[in-house]
Amino acid sequence: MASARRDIKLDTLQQKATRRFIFGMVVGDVLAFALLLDVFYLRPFYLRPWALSKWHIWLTIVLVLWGIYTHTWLQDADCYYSKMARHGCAPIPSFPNDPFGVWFLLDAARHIKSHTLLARWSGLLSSMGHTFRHRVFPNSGDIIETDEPDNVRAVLSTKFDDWVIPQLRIRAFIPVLGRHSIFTTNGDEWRHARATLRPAFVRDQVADLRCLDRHVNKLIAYIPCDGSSFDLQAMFSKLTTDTISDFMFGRSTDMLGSAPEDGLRFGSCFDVSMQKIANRARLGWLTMLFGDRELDECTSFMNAFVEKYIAEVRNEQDEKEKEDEEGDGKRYMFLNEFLRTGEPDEVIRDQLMSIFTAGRDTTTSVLSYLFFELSRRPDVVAEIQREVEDLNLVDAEQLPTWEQLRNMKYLNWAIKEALRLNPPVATNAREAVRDTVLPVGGGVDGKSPVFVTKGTNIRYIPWAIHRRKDIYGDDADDFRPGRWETLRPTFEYVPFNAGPRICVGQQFALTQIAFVTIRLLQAFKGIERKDDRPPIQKFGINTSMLYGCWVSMTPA
Ligand code: HEM
Repeated sequence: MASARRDIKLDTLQQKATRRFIFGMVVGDVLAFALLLDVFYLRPFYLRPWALSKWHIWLTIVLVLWGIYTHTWLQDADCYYSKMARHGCAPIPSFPNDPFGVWFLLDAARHIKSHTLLARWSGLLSSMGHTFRHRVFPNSGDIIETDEPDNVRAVLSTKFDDWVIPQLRIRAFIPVLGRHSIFTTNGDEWRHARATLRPAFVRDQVADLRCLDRHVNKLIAYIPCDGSSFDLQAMFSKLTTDTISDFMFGRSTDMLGSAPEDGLRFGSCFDVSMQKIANRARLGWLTMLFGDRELDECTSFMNAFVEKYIAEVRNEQDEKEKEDEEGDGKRYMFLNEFLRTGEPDEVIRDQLMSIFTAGRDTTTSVLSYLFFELSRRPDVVAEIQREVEDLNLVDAEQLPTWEQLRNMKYLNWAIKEALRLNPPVATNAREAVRDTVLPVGGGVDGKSPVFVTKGTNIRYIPWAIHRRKDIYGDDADDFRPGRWETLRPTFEYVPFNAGPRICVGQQFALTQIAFVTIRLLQAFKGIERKDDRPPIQKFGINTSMLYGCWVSMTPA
């Protein structure tokens, strides 16, 4: 790959080429107009009009259209460079020799196939100076790639109003999440969605450990005690499906128990839909031109499934209100609270689908990666087990409290480290709604600001930021929970995003991950790895472990 220095020179050359092109086009336009004059005004003086060839006329029309098009294009370029200079910005490297984004697309497709896309993009970023731009065929606009924490800060926080969720992602997600979802809205509609969802995640609800415990006990009963190997990732996926459905509807899908037929179908439809919308978001509008029957069938089944729950809970609520007014002694249930907001059923359905999407695979991903590392690191297991012992829980019936979970220093470091090396939302994107400036990435040294025109997409890559050796040290790729003793990163660590759109389920997820880890390490004294393949991360909407997490566990 070309060095950053060479790419920046390419960019400067491009400016020179633009100037030369302007000259060429001006000459071209003059010629075209001369031709026009010749055809329509001069020739009739000495030729009969019917003697003009059709070819002559068509050529003239094409030339004029070409002239108008290039004029507009060059004006845009000229305007871009003058605005860039006015803001004190410098050019950024571009993916070499790829004006239409064909090579970038092919390169990405090749690395998606070999499950090396994240490593490839991370490599490109470090070789091209941490911020570069490119195109992806057939989309016309520029995409900026970055793993600069300062740029992430601008996009997510200090210049939040300049950036929105990209239209491409919204169009890809709508078939599954609906048009009212917190993930498919911007501006006031998003603000409203967030304000409605936010109260559901206050601490008391987040810390319903009794509910969590019921599901973890089922997981423990599921784990073979005879030392045979099994895929923990598959089990964590069932666990999170059960816990998130219980949190939302007050009824679990019971994947770890006697899952009903429709619950199983919901799970498989959900998996199919997630993979399909990930591909749509990545491949762009081409995929959206064609219908997808499987996706349509899956989404209508899932909508009916969720609507059935909404109707059931609404009926129960009505009856309860007829019988008595209290209902306070009942366990918290997200849907109960949400129905009280008076939102239409369609909106409630879209938000429930969003919570399910946001909460299931992300948590599964972190738990699976954490246990993958634990199966290779008895020293880390021993350290966490020491902390669990220090809790002085009398027996398996006594649950740790929320405060105890928060205070388990080493366990929380291990979780942070798992989120650093495997952020489930490995890449994220935004679209500029007005001309704006990124603080760094321009110029030969990459320290100058970068001018960004309205409509440009930016992709920031937490996976790459979290592995930068100049931030986390030479051992950035190693799982070392102890590094968190002194680390206090801000935008160098963004597994949950940051700023006004930070993940609302962060505490819910962290509580769940910590609780499950404690319970499993109480019930089992050892975790042995049963697979020597590397932890390759498969990249859908969220990351997952390509080969699963194969382990065996020894009961305590
Ligand atoms: C370890 C687990 C999790 C990770 C790493 C994670 C990460 C993220 C990230 C990166 C975003 C920002 C998406 C964007 O703006 O493009 C986000 C948003 C969100 N997350 Fe999470 N999440 C996790 C778990 C959860 C859970 C368990 C829930 C709910 C039960 C949840 C609910 C949400 C919601 C509703 C948003 C949208 C916030 C908004 O746009 O205002 N997340 N999450």
